Amino acid sequence: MKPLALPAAAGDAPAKVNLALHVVGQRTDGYHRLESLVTFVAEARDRVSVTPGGDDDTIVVEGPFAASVPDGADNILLQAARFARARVAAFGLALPPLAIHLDKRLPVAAGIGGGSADAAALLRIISNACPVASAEIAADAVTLGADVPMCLTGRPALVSGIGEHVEALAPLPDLPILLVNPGVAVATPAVFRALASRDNAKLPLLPPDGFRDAVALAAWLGQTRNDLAAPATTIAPAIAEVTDALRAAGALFARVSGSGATVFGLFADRPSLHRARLGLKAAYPSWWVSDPADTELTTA
Ligand SMILES: C[C@@](CO)(OP(=O)(O)O)[C@H](O)COP(=O)(O)OP(=O)(O)OC[C@H]1O[C@@H](n2ccc(N)nc2=O)[C@H](O)[C@@H]1O
Ligand SMILES: Nc1ncnc2c1ncn2[C@@H]1O[C@H](COP(=O)(O)OP(=O)(O)O)[C@@H](O)[C@H]1O
Repeated sequence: MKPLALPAAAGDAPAKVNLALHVVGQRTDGYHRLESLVTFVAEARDRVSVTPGGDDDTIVVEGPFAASVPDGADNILLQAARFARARVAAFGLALPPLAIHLDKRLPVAAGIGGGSADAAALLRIISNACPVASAEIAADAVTLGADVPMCLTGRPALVSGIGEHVEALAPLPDLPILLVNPGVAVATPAVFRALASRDNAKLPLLPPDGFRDAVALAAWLGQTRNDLAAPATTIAPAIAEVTDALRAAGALFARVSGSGATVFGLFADRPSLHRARLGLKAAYPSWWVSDPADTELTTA
């Protein structure tokens, strides 16, 4: 096999937010059919760096949430490297062993797809180096995790199936979104298991001309649900407290993302988001609050 030329590279892994999430059925293998409007918060992110070399894939994890992440074979980044190596090999190319560095800045098991975003960042780097394999990498990415295809697209999207159908949307207006996590890790499978109903109404149609601004989006979100909110809140009651605190701090709209426990607050403008951020940090010092000024990322 011909070695694949992979330059040292780094990429951001932004947080995914399920603005709305309807559970509309269940497959025979137990996975749930979803309809979700998702977006990404660029200022809340991990960073993945890759250098080719060594005898085997390795991973080093640093950053504020490093202690919550497995740094061995259970890390989704090592699984993503193996996954990509097989896809690249199908084209007669050998992906070299990778030294992976993860700057873990997103809370873990938090409903904002941190692991999936990390995997997607690595897959983007490999796809850029091996464009011929990129379509196959994207087509199979759901086997790494249901959130990986949407994170690979990395743009506002309507997601369906179990996460494998991703319809990219025209850019949403600038959305001042604050993410707040109360420091409780929530296991996604437990939340799905605790669902009372698996066959709920579909997402309403999106307005044909998109959303003019955050106010218009908040009005549309008012007609939607996160069907995982109730079971997630039973498991992590702090979700209700965070949601109330964001509303009291002036959010136009606040709702848990995915299976929680991160709650997003949608604000009318950046000044109101900043005021809320400072107020929440002062009132709840143990909560993680996303920081638009958080640009100091370590590099490998
Ligand atoms: C709920 C969502 C919404 O975007 O996000 P998170 O809260 O995890 O961020 C996703 O569907 C999660 O995606 P992800 O965390 O990648 O899921 P996976 O690793 O594939 O699956 C973890 C477990 O969740 C359940 N699961 C996941 C996705 C889905 N459509 N139906 C399911 O029932 C299954 O029990 C599965 O074993
Ligand atoms: N790179 C990674 N980042 C975060 N979690 C990871 C990673 N690799 C493996 N995991 C495991 O994946 C699980 C889900 O984490 P995460 O993707 O942050 O949450 P969620 O599915 O709620 O969006 C965690 O329990 C963690 O042990």
